[in-house]
Amino acid sequence: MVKIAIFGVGLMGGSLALCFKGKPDLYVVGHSTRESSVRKYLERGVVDSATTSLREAAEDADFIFLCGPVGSLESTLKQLAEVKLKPGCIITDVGSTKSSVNACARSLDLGEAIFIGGHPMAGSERSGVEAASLYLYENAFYVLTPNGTTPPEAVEKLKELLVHTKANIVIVDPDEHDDIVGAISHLPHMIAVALTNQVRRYNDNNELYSQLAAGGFRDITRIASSDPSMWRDILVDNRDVLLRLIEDWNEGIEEFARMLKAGDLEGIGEAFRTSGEFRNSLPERRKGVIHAIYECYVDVPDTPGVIGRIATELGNRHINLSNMQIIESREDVPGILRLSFRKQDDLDQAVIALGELQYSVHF
Ligand SMILES: NC(=O)c1ccc[n+]([C@@H]2O[C@H](COP(=O)([O-])OP(=O)(O)OC[C@H]3O[C@@H](n4cnc5c(N)ncnc54)[C@H](O)[C@@H]3O)[C@@H](O)[C@H]2O)c1
Ligand SMILES: O=C(O)C(=O)C[C@]1(C(=O)O)C=C[C@@H](O)C=C1
Repeated sequence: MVKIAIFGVGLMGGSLALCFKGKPDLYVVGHSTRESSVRKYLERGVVDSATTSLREAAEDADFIFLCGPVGSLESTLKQLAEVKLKPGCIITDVGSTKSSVNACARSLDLGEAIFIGGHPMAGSERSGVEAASLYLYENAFYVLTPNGTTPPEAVEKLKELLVHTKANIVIVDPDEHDDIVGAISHLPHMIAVALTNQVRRYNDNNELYSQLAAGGFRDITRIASSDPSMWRDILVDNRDVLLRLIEDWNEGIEEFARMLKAGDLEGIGEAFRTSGEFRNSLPERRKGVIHAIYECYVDVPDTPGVIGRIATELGNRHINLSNMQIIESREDVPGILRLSFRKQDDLDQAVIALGELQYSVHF
């Protein structure tokens, strides 16, 4: 039996646990320092067993996944260095930054255990085991950051286990990872939060701001609802990269200000053209390299029960809907419903069904 210990069974750890649990020869143990969390993991059935004892979870584990906040990783690694781990045990993490955790692991004597940094490029603004999903990692990129001293067979062993996540594994240098992920994930989170707070301040004096906020504002600010303590840790850990990126961001915004002052229609148009070209070249139906979501938009009349009817019709046809969201600008006008699916096939079938039901569908 291969024993997998998961430290911190939240959104990421719980989703990993769901991918491994019940698979032949795999046994999943969850760890939390809190008794109440251990009970929750067991009640929700995401792990085979759970414990508050770090030693009990770790000592005969073949794989250890550190799935706590970035700020907890070094301390957990140090505690693991005090335990006699199984020879060949692979310790990995899912933290959103990679340089500091790699440096910490290299500075510790982990015996015959091997550390390989990891970062699945999938997630959401939700957190906790309640948000965990068997499908979170499907089709997502999953970064591993071994270094020159990591035995290649250990990387292969971890990759073999991660097959259960259905993610695409990519090997990236830790510093390069932090530069790239700083730009495509950490900076966007800061921008979303700053923008949301800017509008929140205007809204304090005039609630029309939030009432009129439609698709554009909602799309760009979804991640402003992310977990504050998780993001504090990430941003502070990647501080140097982010300070550089903020300088570049300020330059981009300054350039807009310059073009507006000069009435530079061509320059503004060119900025939208180049951004549109790049945005449209991102892998089809994926949010960046984040997670595979297949989506369509449906015009819905403002009549009672219409949303329930659409959900029921799709359910009757065994089409699996993963999410539905109403995007409306005013209460009294027809709205738009965003339907999300995990599989292309479900989306295709939904489009056919909605067409038959005379709904207008857009992408
Ligand atoms: N949420 C995302 O979109 C996302 C995506 C990729 C990677 N990550 C990374 O994954 C990790 C976990 O994020 P999540 O979204 O699953 O968060 P989460 O809040 O859902 O889960 C975190 C888990 O860690 C435990 N925990 C909290 N404080 C701890 C501590 N001091 N020591 C040990 N465990 C502790 C919590 O009890 C919980 O089980 C973070 O390092 C984050 O940077 C998150
Ligand atoms: O989709 C989201 O909500 C996320 O925030 C996921 C996201 C990101 O894309 O920024 C967040 C943090 C990660 O480390 C990786 C992925």
